Amino acid sequence: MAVEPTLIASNISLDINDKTILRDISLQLQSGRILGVLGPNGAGKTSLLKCLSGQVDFTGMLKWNDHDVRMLDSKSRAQQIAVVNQMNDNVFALTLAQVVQMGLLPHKPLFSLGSRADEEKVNAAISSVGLRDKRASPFNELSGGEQQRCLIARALVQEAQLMVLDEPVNHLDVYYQHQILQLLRSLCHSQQKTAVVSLHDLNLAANYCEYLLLLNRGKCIAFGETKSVLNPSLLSDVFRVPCQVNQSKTGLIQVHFEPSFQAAQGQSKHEI
Ligand SMILES: Nc1ncnc2c1ncn2[C@@H]1O[C@H](COP(=O)(O)OP(=O)(O)OP(=O)(O)O)[C@@H](O)[C@H]1O
Repeated sequence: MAVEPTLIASNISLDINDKTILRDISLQLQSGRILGVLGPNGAGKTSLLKCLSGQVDFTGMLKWNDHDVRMLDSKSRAQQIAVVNQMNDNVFALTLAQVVQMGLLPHKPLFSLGSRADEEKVNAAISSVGLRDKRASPFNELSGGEQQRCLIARALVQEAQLMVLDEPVNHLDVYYQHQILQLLRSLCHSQQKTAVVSLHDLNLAANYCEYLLLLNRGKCIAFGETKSVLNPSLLSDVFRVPCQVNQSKTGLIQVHFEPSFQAAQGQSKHEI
């Protein structure tokens, strides 16, 4: 039986100061799936994620579970959509645990005290991103990667069904890149959550996302199941570096870029 999509975007366009940032982006995603948004610097990934999470106004249609995201009030939106934006200069004068606790706010009446169950949720989220020993550390004394994991823990506590994460593995070492994407994948599969993540690492995108959307200069170049989007000639064109896509015997997809200057360097070494 075909499963109805829960996230439907149709002809999303975004203009800022007479400049077109996104043009006619359409996509559909079922619950339980991860969509990876790919593209070179300035392609429009962050802008698209901001549209999909209702953070900016745009033209076109966007429905989440049959609701127009722009019609949701801020509390309902926060109950349904958790956002992890790219790190910015915002430094909170709070401890890690307090930042994570903020994820509970959309579900609480104003000024209500935290319950035992809330504390357990916060602790579980902190443990799941491997930061138990930093619980009491001030946010602004955490490393870039720890801050990123803290913000992901806050999004987990929010318990939203749609998670929109802008470069969630930026700043993370290899272990935590895999750990965070594995965690997202298991949340999507076990709790039927839907995730949209922008990624620069095509190998991570290839192996953790079921769907990909490739953007370039604000336009959708390809959208669909991961393997169909990972077309070497398409990727070579968009990223302007020759590309190969292989699959190992174990099913691991490997996207390999070989810049022409490397080939030239190899050749000159040979000549020496
Ligand atoms: N507030 C803004 N005002 C003017 N231009 C903007 C604004 N926000 C984004 N842009 C422009 O929109 C384009 C897309 O930016 P966006 O941040 O969405 O790209 P991106 O794909 O996320 O890039 P990166 O990989 O470098 O993070 C860029 O050319 C950027 O300069």
